[in-house]
Amino acid sequence: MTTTPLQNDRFLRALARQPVDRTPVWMMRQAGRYLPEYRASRADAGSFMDLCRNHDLACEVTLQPLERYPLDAAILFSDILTIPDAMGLGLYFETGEGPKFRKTVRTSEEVAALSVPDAERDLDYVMRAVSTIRRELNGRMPLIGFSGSPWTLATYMVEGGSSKDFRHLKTMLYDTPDTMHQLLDTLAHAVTDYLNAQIRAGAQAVQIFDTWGGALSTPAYLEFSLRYMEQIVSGLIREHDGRHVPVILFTKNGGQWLEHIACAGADALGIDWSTELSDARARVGHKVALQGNLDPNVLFARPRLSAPKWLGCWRATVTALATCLTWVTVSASLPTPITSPPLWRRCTNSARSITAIFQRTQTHSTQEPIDERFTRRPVVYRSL
Ligand SMILES: Cc1c2[nH]c(c1CCC(=O)O)Cc1[nH]c(c(CCC(=O)O)c1C)Cc1[nH]c(c(CCC(=O)O)c1C)Cc1[nH]c(c(C)c1CCC(=O)O)C2
Repeated sequence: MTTTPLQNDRFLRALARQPVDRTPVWMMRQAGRYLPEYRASRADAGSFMDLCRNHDLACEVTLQPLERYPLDAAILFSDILTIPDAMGLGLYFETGEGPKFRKTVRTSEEVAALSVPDAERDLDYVMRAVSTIRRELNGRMPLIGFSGSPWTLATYMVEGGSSKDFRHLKTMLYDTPDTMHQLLDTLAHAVTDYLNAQIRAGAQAVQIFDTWGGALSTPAYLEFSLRYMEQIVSGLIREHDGRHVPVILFTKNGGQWLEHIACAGADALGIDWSTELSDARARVGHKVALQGNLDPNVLFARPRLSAPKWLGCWRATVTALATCLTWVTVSASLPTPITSPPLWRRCTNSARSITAIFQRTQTHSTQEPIDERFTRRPVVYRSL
């Protein structure tokens, strides 16, 4: 891959804890069902997985939010469950019910029968999407690649889909910990190979989503989740195309373990809204960059209600020497599917809130140069 100079490197600078002119922004699920153009592409593809498997359409939907919002990074359009799918478990999505697998993995025989997919061959559609997106971005901003953590992938593989109490998984953990370790070790190898293939294909930063690590006790988190993320981080390519490739670890509801997570070798930690940025900074020192902390539901509030919360984040960010990256998880808050007028209105309100947040932030951070992208009202809001 030839290196095109980056026109916007705020995100990578923040991850390297270098000064930035303003806090970079990207959103989890920045491409998704809240966008009418996403729903049109998904309809063209046929299903969510068909959309992921078509590299041109996956590229198209990755770029869609960048046309609407002043974002500082693109995130690969794919899913964390592509690895278990490539292991032969048969991923499918049932409307309104989330992901499901045709086969589950619950016994030591089933765990032993799993093999690590060849990322370049079995997940070639992901790598093709990464290189297509990089080509189309043409240096506009960096591209984030991602994977689920071994623990989080295991929750879906053992339970066969989403779960409230992780009964089968936790039974395996307490009853046959060796089988659990064998499964997690296989997954850690698979995730390492998968992320390295994404980096070789052009991902400029990678994030590991440990969505369900927070469901564990402290000793179990350290033994069954963090340990395997650490193993992955130590096996990742950290230098590619003449640039450092930063790694971000995010354990949802993992605020109590930040000191431990900060020692896992990653460049940055994602935190959710239950942890204050200033507390997080005080606890991890300057070992890592921080991103996140905004409750996605703030986007449903009227702009003047949203602004103070955002400003709180902003002040903490500035105090933290502009080394924090704002990552807004909108996924959980997006209504599905968006068809009825009230839902449309909520969506429009979210969009307005985003604009207002940006404008207020700009107004109140007087040292910052005014960025005209934040003061202009994007055309898209008028058409919504
Ligand atoms: C747990 C998890 C999954 N997927 C993911 C996680 C970890 C993050 C988190 O904590 O939420 C990560 C993910 N999923 C998706 C992305 C794409 C990149 C982006 O953020 O824009 C990313 C980074 C697309 C997607 N992944 C999914 C969609 C919705 C598909 C559709 O209906 O069009 C998208 C855009 C499907 C998915 N995939 C998954 C679930 C639970 C669901 C169903 C959720 C729902 O129905 O809203 C598994």
